[in-house]
Formats: sequence, C-alpha cells, structure tokens
Amino acid sequence: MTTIQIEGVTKKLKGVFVINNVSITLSSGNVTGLRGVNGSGKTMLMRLMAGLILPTKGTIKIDDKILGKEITFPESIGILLENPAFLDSYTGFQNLKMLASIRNKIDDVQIKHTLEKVGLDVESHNKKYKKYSLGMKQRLGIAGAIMEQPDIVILDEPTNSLDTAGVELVKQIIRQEKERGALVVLACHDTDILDELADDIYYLENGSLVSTTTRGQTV
Ligand SMILES: Nc1ncnc2c1ncn2[C@@H]1O[C@H](COP(=O)(O)OP(=O)(O)OP(=O)(O)O)[C@@H](O)[C@H]1O
Repeated sequence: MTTIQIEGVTKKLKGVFVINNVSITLSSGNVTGLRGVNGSGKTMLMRLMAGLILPTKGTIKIDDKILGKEITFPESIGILLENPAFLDSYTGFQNLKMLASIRNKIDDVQIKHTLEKVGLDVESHNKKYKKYSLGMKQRLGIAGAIMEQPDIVILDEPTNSLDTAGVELVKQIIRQEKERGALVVLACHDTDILDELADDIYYLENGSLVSTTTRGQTV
C-alpha cells in the first residue's frame, strides 16, 4: 500500500503561486485525475509529487516519509512528463535499457515485453529515436514509465499525439496499472478519458484546488 499525502503545499516560482495551498491524499489501486486549463498547475503538482521540485510551503509525504527531507525521491516511481529526455542516436530499446540500468531491476526480455505492450513492434525497437514519429515517442515515454512496474505511475497527458488505437491502448494500460495495485496519477485534457478512468478527479485553477469529483460525485 502506497500513499502520497500532500499537505498544505504551495509552490512559488518567480514570485508567482503556481500551486497554492493544495492538500490531497492519494493511495494505491486508484487512478487520481488532474483536470484544469493550460497553466493551471497540473504538471507542477506532478513534479512536486515526484520530488523533482520542492514545495515553498507545506509537505509531501510518500508512505509517511517527507520528500526532500527523509527521502529525496519516491522509491518506486515511473513518470511520463512532456518531452521525455531520450537520446536521438539511441534506438527505442537502447533508450529504455539505459533508463533501466539506473535501478537494474528488469532485464532485456522485460524491456522488450513493455515495448510490445505499448504497441512498438520489433522493427521499431531497433529504430533510432530521431526516426520515431510523435506517437512512437509518446509510446516509448509510456513504456519508460511502466516498465519497472513501479508503485507510483505519473502520466502527464499520456494520450498526446496518439491515434485512436493508441488512445485505447493507453486506457487499457492505465486500467492494468490500477489493477496491479499501482497508485496512478493522470493529467489529461480529454474529460471523457478522465471520467472513464479516474476514481477521483481534482480540478485546479491558477494553482488552487477548486473542486473534487469522487467516483462521479462532485464536492
Ligand atoms: N520554470 C518555470 N518558471 C516559472 N513559472 C513556471 C515555470 N514552469 C511553469 N511555470 C508556470 O507554472 C504554472 C503552472 O504550469 P503547469 O505546467 O503546471 O500547468 P499545466 O496545468 O500542466 O498546463 P498544461 O495543460 O499546459 O500542461 C503556469 O502559470 C506556468 O507559467
């Protein structure tokens, strides 16, 4: 059981409140949706949860351990953020292998299995990243986030650049991640996808939490 407790978190950047006094608790086996217009703070909140930036005020605890104090990063996390930092001259497989070498938890077979799971065929495993289409790049980013079966899966706009079949595949992957017990955080502009997949949806406006929908009920 994994929990993320966000307690009174504020993030100020260049004098602007990009996150303003947000408190929410997320737990494993749930998909938590983040909704809001461009610039409302969804990506910032995800970066805070991942320990990539630290709050100006408030605390974020992963399983009761304070991020930035007791732990630097969540122990088991996979993240898809906009513009993943993959290497152009490496193939899709080589990029994931390099990423996997950080933790050394999975082998080549598991990497290949994940590539297939996101719809990248054997030919594309061995294609250089710079030759990838936008949709292929997005699929590789999703593969990178889920390949180690982490406790926490953070997906920022995972359906970007994907065709209809790709969107369906991502929806299926998110359901599978939830079923295996992951704590999934999903930011998505497509409200239908959020309504379909998320157990709780938090609506952000100018960095503040303005409403919450829990399994269809808005408060
Ligand atoms: N490096 C930065 N320095 C200062 N402000 C920033 C920085 N990065 C983002 N911001 C600001 O933080 C706010 C929240 O941005 P964020 O990217 O979290 O929004 P978002 O909800 O994810 O938007 P989108 O839907 O466009 O992805 C915006 O006002 C943005 O201008």
